[in-house]
Amino acid sequence: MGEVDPAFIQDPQHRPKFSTIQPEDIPVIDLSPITNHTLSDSSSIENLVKEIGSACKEWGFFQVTNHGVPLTLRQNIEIASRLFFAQSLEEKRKVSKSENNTLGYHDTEHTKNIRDWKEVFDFLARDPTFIPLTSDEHDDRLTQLTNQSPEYPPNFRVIIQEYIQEMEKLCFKLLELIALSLGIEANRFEEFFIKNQTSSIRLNHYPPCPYPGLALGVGRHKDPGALTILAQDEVGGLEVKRKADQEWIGVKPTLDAYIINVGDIIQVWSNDAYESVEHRVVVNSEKERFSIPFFFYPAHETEVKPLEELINEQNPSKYRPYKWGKFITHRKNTNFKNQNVENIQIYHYKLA
Ligand SMILES: O=C(O)CCC(=O)C(=O)O
Ligand SMILES: [Fe+2]
Repeated sequence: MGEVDPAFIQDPQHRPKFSTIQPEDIPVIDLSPITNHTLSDSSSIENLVKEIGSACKEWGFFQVTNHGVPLTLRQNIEIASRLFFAQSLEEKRKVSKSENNTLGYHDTEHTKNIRDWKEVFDFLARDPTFIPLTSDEHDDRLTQLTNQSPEYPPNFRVIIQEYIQEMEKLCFKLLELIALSLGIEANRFEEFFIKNQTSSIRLNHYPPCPYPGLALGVGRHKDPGALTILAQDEVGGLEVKRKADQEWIGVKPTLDAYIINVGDIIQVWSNDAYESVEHRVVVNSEKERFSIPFFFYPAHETEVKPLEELINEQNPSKYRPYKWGKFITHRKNTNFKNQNVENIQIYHYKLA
């Protein structure tokens, strides 16, 4: 990455403040009532559902502990990620994203048209995955996406696949809890993911940055999918916009916990009962940072709209329906260059 390259410079109002805001911890939720079936009774599950409901409503972000994902799998993928990024740019570019293949290594992603101070490796949960070829709603053609596998570190593909399986299991459990907290059937969301889900995992590496007051690792954004499960290392840098006062709050690294955030799709399904929350990543001049988000995305043909059970005359639908595949194709096509126009956002589907 270059020295002071203007592509990375945030507008003054979006630069990190490194200020004195007291970090208030986002909620930490103990999932043992569902991971430890023999011990749990219905009242502990009811309490858990309530906790999840208030965390989704008040924060849109929370951490989970006792989540059932084996620590060794997380350690394996964290080590693999470090080994992969420690290679020369030339090696990493052997598995570069290209015009025809959006998976693999890249370091030029833009968020809101400003370049992010990061390099990433993207990998699909389903190989192959089908998404629309173009975002034109009249164009029915699909494109097939497939994974790239680096030669180094060895077993990269197996390590990442084992980890993805655990992420999916956790997502299904969390979606059940979220459904219950909205007062609907526990398995209400399952159908959107059983066939043709478009989920993916990303390895993020944020190198030390010589001007951390001007650039961001990832600019402010909301995640477009249903849920994100994030593993962050001990360095810290993720900030969440607190709903109560719109201040940026740092998310303290917690050993072996996962950070969960509600994405735009849950916002729409719940008809705004739960909202996706803006977040960003600040970088620092000394330490590199690694993180691994898993993005839980439904099948491309999913029509996203508020659930019928949650709308009525008093609470009419707040969104026009949209096709998930078209949305994500539009996003993918606009994330890699400065376009001087805003790319697609969920509020574009909001009914007045
Ligand atoms: O690295 C992080 O902590 C968050 C990354 C993120 O928000 C994203 O990739 O969508
Ligand atoms: Fe994100």
